[in-house]
Amino acid sequence: MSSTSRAASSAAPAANIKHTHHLPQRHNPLPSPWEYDTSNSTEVRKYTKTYGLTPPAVETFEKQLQRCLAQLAARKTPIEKYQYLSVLRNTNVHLFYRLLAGNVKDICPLIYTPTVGEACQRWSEIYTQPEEVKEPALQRAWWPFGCGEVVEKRLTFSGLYLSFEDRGHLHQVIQNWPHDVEITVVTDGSRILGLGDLGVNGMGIPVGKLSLYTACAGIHPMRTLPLCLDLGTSNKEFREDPLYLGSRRDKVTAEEEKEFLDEMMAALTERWPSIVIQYEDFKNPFPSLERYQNTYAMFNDDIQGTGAVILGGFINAVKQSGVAPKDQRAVFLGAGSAGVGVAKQLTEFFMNEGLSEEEAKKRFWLVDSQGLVAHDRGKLADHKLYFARDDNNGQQYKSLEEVVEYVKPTILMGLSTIGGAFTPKILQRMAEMNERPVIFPLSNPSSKSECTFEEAIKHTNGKCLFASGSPFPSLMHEGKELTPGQGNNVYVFPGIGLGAILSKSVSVTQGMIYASGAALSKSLLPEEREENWLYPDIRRIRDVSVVVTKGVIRAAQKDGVDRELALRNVSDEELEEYIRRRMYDPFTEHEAVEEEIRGLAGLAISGKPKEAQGNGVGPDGSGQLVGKER
Ligand SMILES: NC(=O)c1ccc[n+]([C@@H]2O[C@H](COP(=O)([O-])OP(=O)(O)OC[C@H]3O[C@@H](n4cnc5c(N)ncnc54)[C@H](O)[C@@H]3O)[C@@H](O)[C@H]2O)c1
Ligand SMILES: O=C(O)C[C@H](O)C(=O)O
Ligand SMILES: [Mg+2]
Repeated sequence: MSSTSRAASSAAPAANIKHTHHLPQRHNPLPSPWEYDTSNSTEVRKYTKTYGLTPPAVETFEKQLQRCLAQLAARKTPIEKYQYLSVLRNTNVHLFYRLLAGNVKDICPLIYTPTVGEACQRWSEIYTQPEEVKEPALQRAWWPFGCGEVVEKRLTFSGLYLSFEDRGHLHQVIQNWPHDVEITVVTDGSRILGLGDLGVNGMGIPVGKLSLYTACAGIHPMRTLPLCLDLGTSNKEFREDPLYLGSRRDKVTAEEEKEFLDEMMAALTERWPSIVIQYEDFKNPFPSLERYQNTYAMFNDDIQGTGAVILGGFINAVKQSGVAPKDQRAVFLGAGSAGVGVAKQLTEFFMNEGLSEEEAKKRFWLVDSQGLVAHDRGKLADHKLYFARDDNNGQQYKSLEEVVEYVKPTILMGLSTIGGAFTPKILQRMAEMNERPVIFPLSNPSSKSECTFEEAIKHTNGKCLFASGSPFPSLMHEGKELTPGQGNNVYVFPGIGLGAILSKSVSVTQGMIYASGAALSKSLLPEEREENWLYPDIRRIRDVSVVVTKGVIRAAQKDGVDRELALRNVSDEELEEYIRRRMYDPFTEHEAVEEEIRGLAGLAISGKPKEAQGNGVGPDGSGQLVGKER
């Protein structure tokens, strides 16, 4: 059945709902291990029989965060900090997200790119065990969940593994996951960042991305499923590593992978019919995107999320460069899933700006490991055909330098996994040829970035409009502080996922993807625009995600794939308010649980310390992040 007919079959006359409190409310999932939290009141500790199991002091959130920050600072290397944060997330999830809320700029690089790259490379070495809540929680019978049901399974795991050997039984393995799921991020580990095939060590990526779903878009942590497929690995070193935790077979064939994914998609949606499925870091993701995108609520982050996030920054860069779309000339180093995804998205933008499809696509010159992608070069992979040039007059351009001389680009994008590929000479040429060259070295992690922010500024004499995939620090140039943009899909995938969940979309359409990038481009504050920023401050990511989510929901409605029909008739302001109210908030969530227990215990309501709430999410649950500085 097509996605449109699935949507239509659930259609009913849309209610004209004026008040957001009439809208469907979240079925609050089980709060995870808050019960050993040092901010719990003495009465609640006594009632839940955890009294004496934590130190006597009843702490404010602020005190807890002080300790966490000190412990984090005491860890010397990024990987030690990553490990500390993993343990914290798995033992006190609300505290972890409270910490992240007020420190997103500093902590993101530790749980996501670049540190997650090293964590994946060393996953077999640093792995400890499935993280679990302490045993007594399993026996307690007081916990009412949903309609009075007692929850027995209280374990939290880092993620679910599905192995090739499990084919034919994926449904049963999936049944082992102890929670209801709204969204999953799935990888086969075959292209982890720019680090190659890391097999099951790639689990760090779904874990990291889903942490950001929670931190940035407020999807409840217990409703997320990190999923890693063990389909073998082409990484010989790993296969021979005695500590490697996956199967030692070579990567399965494309046909075997297709059959496996067919079974997995069916099994996931059978258990959780509304699940949103994000594909991540597959070596060759094009066939599965084409195969599933109209049938399931799925998208590929590396093709589509990257396309959208670069669209968002690019719209702002084009305005600042002063060069009309028809005169833009974009050279892309890298013609893989990300390169082609971004070029396709920008083509759509150029078409919206008045160019024909043919004119728009001719603005791009893609370069891969063999040189300029041209029809007369020899056989090309299917995904490269669309952008292959036919105007190179038989000449083959092998190096990036040659292509730059030939094309005289206004834009240089890097999605090649080749660290340092934008050499000083190339950067200097870009500055000689352009008033404001657009330089986007987007490969991750930092070691694979085609150039650093410092190099780009130095060799273009501060003229470039810059965004990188991994974060770089600000720097001083001619007495002015310059802040690099981070063109990373973290600005959009949380909003794409939340938008699909809240609208109950049957599929994730191209319109929804485009809308996420377009909404992102509009999310900058006037002060950020004045500073010529291309992306908003990452510390405002929750606000940005609300804007992106709203754009995605509206696009789902326009495309007729939404099933939450009540949302069609609310105003934009009401929709924003609704999105915020549906977002998990680690401050109020914790308090709501305590209030519920107090209610059960017949205790007077409240008494929780509130003063620390300004550290992160607003006391009104607005999701407003409070940063120390802009
Ligand atoms: N910033 C972001 O949000 C973001 C999103 C997705 C991917 N990425 C990064 O982009 C990079 C590429 O990802 P992908 O999914 O497209 O990978 P991919 O493996 O599909 O593509 C890599 C491309 O680079 C080309 N390449 C390899 N060596 C080259 C060389 N020496 N010269 C020129 N081209 C060369 C390959 O031919 C291929 O076309 C990764 O580092 C990834 O981390 C960044
Ligand atoms: O993971 C990231 O930081 C972005 C992107 O999905 C990538 O594969 O590099
Ligand atoms: Mg990725």
